[in-house]
Amino acid sequence: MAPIEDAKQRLSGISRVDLRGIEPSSKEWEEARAVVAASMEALGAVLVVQDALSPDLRQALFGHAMPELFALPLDVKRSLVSGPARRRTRACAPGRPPTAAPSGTSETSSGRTAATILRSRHGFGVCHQHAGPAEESGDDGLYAATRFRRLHYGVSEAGDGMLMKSHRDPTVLSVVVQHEVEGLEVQAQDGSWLAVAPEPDTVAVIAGELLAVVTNGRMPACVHRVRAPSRRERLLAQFVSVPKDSFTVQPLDELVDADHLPRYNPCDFDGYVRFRYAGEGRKLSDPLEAFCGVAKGP
Ligand SMILES: O=C(O)CCC(=O)C(=O)O
Ligand SMILES: [Fe+2]
Repeated sequence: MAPIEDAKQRLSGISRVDLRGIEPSSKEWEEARAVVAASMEALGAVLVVQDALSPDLRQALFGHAMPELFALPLDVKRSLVSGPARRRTRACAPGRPPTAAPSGTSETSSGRTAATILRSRHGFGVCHQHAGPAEESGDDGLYAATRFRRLHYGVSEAGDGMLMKSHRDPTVLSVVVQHEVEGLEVQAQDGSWLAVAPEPDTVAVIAGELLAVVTNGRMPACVHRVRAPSRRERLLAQFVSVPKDSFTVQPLDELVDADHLPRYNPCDFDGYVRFRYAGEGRKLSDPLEAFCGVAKGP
């Protein structure tokens, strides 16, 4: 049995892969790639141990910058937000949204973690240059921009500590950095919920709906929710990958053949976000399928 198929069958939780000190193309890299691909195919999620956020940087971010930012009056926070970032911050917040600070496109080392994971599509024998014109690409060599979001959740009033109900993200990928207080839960294939503990060196990588489009359904969008039963305030940093400049996303040629017919038509991200949050898609349980799914035969 191929290593990925084998790993997929054995997968009952979210896999954890330690990328610290691993050189691309080494034996360890190949092993990590297989684990990432198997976990992403099974759950649309993988946990990555990395050292991009040093203890000092974490303290500066979660201990100083974010508390100061969220303490600003609402009108001041609003005035800091500019055009597209503002629209997207609102549009992307599913369920009951936490307070989101202004977001912006960012080129950071954690953003590069997202790129590393995207490149794990090599696990399918797909080369990253095919994702978009190389001369237009961002730091990650893909036709995607990384947005940096900071979120603050107040104490939940719900008895079960639910902060954000079950959803899929409409984006390509997000890298979630939880600070101290638990919350993120990922749905397993049997419908049970797997809690992702906040650990200093570990980030959760979550597939969004556009990754399902790009991989022609091979990597499903992760179903996740946010629940903090300990009822403490929660801070979170998130690096979100979205198509750059309204780039239209479609299944990669290498993942479409006679055995894997195209499952999605080309999908324009801005149009999809409008459909999903302000249009017909609001009422649907699977808006992606309605927006760009290839109709199954009669
Ligand atoms: O709070 C988290 O851990 C995840 C947030 C989330 O799922 C989202 O913003 O879409
Ligand atoms: Fe989400």
